[in-house]
Amino acid sequence: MDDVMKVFKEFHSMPSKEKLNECSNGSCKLYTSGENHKRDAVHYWKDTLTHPCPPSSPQEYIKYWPNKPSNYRKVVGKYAEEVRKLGMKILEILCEGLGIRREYFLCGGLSENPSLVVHHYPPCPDPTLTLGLAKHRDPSIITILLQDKNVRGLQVLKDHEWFGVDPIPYAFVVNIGLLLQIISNGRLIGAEHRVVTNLRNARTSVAYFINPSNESIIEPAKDLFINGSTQKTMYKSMSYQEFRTNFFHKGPKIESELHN
Ligand SMILES: O=C(O)CCC(=O)C(=O)O
Ligand SMILES: [Fe+2]
Repeated sequence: MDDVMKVFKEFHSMPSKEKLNECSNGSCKLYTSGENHKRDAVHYWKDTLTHPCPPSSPQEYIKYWPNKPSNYRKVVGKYAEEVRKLGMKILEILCEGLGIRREYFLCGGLSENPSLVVHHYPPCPDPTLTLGLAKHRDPSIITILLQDKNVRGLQVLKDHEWFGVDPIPYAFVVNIGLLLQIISNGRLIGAEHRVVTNLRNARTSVAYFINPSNESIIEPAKDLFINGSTQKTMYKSMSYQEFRTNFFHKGPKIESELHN
């Protein structure tokens, strides 16, 4: 965990030109504020590096990842492998709790398209004027988040109040994503969260999003409705591609369109 955090901090401390150079192949993205910077009316105090890390063909993708710092691919490759194992274990346990097949997320491409999202929030001269990241639920199945050990920033909304999620060294924060909210038919609800900035310290966080392949169908799991259940399906069925395109254009506003 320390090694991967060090590599990402080193990456984000390189000059912008050099960082961009490492991300010039289309598979790897580097952006300021959000992915849709040009169109977004509000901008946030962060830079983000993101790239896919599909478990079935890592070698095919690793060659598109940054090659600087020189140990990036080795350290991040190992991290992605380990965090994937943890994520799949957590999903198995959640399935058991929901009463659906343990291997549900191994089917239909539901966990085939994970990505790493590495945020860098520089110190902000006036934290009252901007956020690092606005209120949202993650557009993933689950997210496994590694926080900077020494810098606060993440907050979660509970009963209309924001609470700090202070970092616990060597612990992850696990978020239920909107896709799991749909698949569980609303039995699991994603927590709304945001990131605030601070005056003094840069903060780095590493989110591993477990995401489906584009063709995967996202809908309440059929297993929930067997055995004479009278429960109604609360969410529409759609492809992940459709969900993603919608989320890209509308952000958290799409939540109201997900219901039946
Ligand atoms: O920086 C953080 O702690 C949170 C990042 C986050 O919420 C996200 O990437 O969706
Ligand atoms: Fe998030």
